[in-house]
Amino acid sequence: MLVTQLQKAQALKLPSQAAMLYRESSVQHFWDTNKSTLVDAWVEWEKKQESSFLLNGSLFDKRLREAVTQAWQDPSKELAVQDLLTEVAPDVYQFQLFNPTKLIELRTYLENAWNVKVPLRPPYGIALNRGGAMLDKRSEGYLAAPSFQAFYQEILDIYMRPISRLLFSEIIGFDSQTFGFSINYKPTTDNSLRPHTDASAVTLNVNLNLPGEEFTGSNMNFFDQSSGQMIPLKFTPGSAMLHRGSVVHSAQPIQSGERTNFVLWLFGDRGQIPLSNTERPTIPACERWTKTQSHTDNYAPF
Ligand SMILES: O=C(O)CCC(=O)C(=O)O
Ligand SMILES: [Fe+2]
Repeated sequence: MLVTQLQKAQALKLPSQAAMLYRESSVQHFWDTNKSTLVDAWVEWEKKQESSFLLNGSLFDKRLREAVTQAWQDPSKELAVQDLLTEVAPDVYQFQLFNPTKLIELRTYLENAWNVKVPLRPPYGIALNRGGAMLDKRSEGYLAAPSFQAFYQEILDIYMRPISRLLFSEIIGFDSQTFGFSINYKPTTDNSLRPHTDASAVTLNVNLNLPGEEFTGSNMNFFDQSSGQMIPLKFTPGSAMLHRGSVVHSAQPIQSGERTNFVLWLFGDRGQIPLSNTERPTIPACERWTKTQSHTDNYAPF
């Protein structure tokens, strides 16, 4: 009987959580050996999906989408984008990235992807082996479904990079490469994250909770160097926090409910990030709203 790549992928036995957490060599071997089967399986899976779960531009907040579209056409209009971003802690900005009422489409898509039982690699390496999946094609066991990949790339290339350049111009030259993963906190599993910095030039953290999908606890804390205090911030559905990777941050324990987020990084070739004391240069708007020329390398931080 002919076995499809999807069936083959579904029959694979994922290495144990412990083996993944301790990065046993068998784990690397698992992802290396099955790489093309997994990519083929995701293509096959997506072909079978209902077209109603198409991921497209309508997922983005309407005001942001319009302002960003305008800025791509005419960079001198980028102030309309800036007006939608609020500095909530030093070098930390909050804004509405996704339309909360449309998030159900993305979540349903992701739910279907989890349920199909094609192995996905969880994001080990920061602290815990948290629920979630690698999203970037440079990562083993990533969510390789083509329409998801196009959507993921749109978030990074159309929204995240120019907005990051608008707020933190010193990252230009350190923003050619991408990285991403999803995370999920529950009181009973992974529920918090100790203070750390990210190995990124800039990090976009976006909440995917649906309206009414409440949680308590799980504030993000960002360190304010001038006061020496942590500033607590709460995610609402579809809201994003964009911060320099160098800002110390943590996630407080979740008390009830669940929190699901995408965490996306930009950094330079081979993982380079700006020196911590780099000045923020003034640059013309047209240098932000431009496609990067650089090729993608395969460097993945974890
Ligand atoms: O959303 C969060 O809890 C923050 C996650 C985070 O900082 C990280 O994964 O590096
Ligand atoms: Fe982080």
